[in-house]
Amino acid sequence: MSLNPRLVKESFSAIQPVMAKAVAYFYGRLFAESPHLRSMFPPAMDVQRDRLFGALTRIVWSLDSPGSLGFYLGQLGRDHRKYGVLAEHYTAVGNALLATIKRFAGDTWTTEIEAAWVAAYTAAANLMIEAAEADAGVSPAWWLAEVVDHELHTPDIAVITLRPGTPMPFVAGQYLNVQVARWPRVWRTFSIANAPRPDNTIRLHVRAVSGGWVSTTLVSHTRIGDTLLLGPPMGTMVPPDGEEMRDVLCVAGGTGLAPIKAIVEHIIASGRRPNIHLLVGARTSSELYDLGDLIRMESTFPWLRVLPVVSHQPAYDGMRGLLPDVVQRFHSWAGHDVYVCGPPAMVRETVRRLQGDGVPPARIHCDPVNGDSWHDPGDQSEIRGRSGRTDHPNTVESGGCPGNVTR
Ligand SMILES: NC(=O)C1=CN([C@@H]2O[C@H](COP(=O)(O)OP(=O)(O)OC[C@H]3O[C@@H](n4cnc5c(N)ncnc54)[C@H](O)[C@@H]3O)[C@@H](O)[C@H]2O)C=CC1
Repeated sequence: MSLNPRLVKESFSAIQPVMAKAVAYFYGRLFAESPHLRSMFPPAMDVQRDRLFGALTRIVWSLDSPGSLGFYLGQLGRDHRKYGVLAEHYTAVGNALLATIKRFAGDTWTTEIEAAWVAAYTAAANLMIEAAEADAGVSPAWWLAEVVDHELHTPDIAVITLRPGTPMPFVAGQYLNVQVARWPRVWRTFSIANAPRPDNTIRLHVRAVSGGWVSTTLVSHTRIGDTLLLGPPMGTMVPPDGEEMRDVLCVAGGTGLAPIKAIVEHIIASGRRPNIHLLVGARTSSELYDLGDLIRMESTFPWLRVLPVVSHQPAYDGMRGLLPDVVQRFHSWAGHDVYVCGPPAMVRETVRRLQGDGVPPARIHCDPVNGDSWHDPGDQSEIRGRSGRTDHPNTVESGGCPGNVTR
């Protein structure tokens, strides 16, 4: 059985227009054939459907890039340990997936396409299973963490400090899934907003989005002393570990500041002295929720320049505009390493402009936005973001960080 990425991609493209129906059918079929699996999923399945779609899309389009796909599947396999997923569950999922693709492909289905899907699924499942089994010997499936600080920076943005019960290794720039006691089996993704610390604490920047179960709980109903669960750290937007370090441009939109701040902390702690420009964007000046801390960092590290940018407040007495536009007002960034994080549309446009400006894709770092990344979408309103935008990562595998997504 050999991989045939072309056949898998073609058949997947053909069912993409009806993907919402296909994913609903998939779960219906999975739970009808394996009812015992239902208890592993949250009561409301809408976010779960989007996550599956996002992950599947990423896997299919990365089939030609075994290196990055293997890395992604390894992380996914380790992360699935927190659900209690076992090797035998992959068979049930594979059967339901194959039946779904076959049904929605209709007349276009052939034995060759079936063989291509079986080969691709088997390879992907094996990578996830192997990674999970290897991880089981060395790392917990999840961490219990205590809330040791909770600061409300705006009425809907909190900076929360957590202390995991046992040390949780991670790299600056990574993200993890969080579950609160109030919403069992509902996991939402947040970035770690600091570099590793000697006391093992981590910080999250959380915006409560209307209707968002986990984000609202974290911002408004969480107190010091509460406990929550953390999945393993994941993600590839991490600082380089080699000797070479160029000057750095960081572009952070809203709470997308979290992993960017971790990366800046990491660079400062590394003892290197690159010039760092940090463009930190918000809609209004009152939403520049962490500016005080950033200015403190700037005063202790003279090579850091923090540049606040406000987009929706005409009377603001500082730099105004949308981040992708503002990025272009400066000299060329072509010689820089660049880190970008924030709303998906902002990330996409910033990356596009920077590439147009001559920054090589390999030097532009952002986690590809997809169904398994970012950020507490508790329901559809949360998925669309505060302004009802429909540009949530779950729907934009075509966007995100082009440097990382392979087609
Ligand atoms: N909380 C976390 O740990 C993390 C959050 N994120 C993502 O960061 C985003 C933050 O959302 P909010 O704080 O509500 O940001 P926001 O909607 O308040 O926007 C923040 C900044 O991005 C700019 N912006 C927004 N949409 C834009 C567009 N279409 N084109 C150009 N610029 C645009 C705004 O002008 C502003 O400067 C979310 O999408 C979240 O998923 C990403 C990583 C980590």
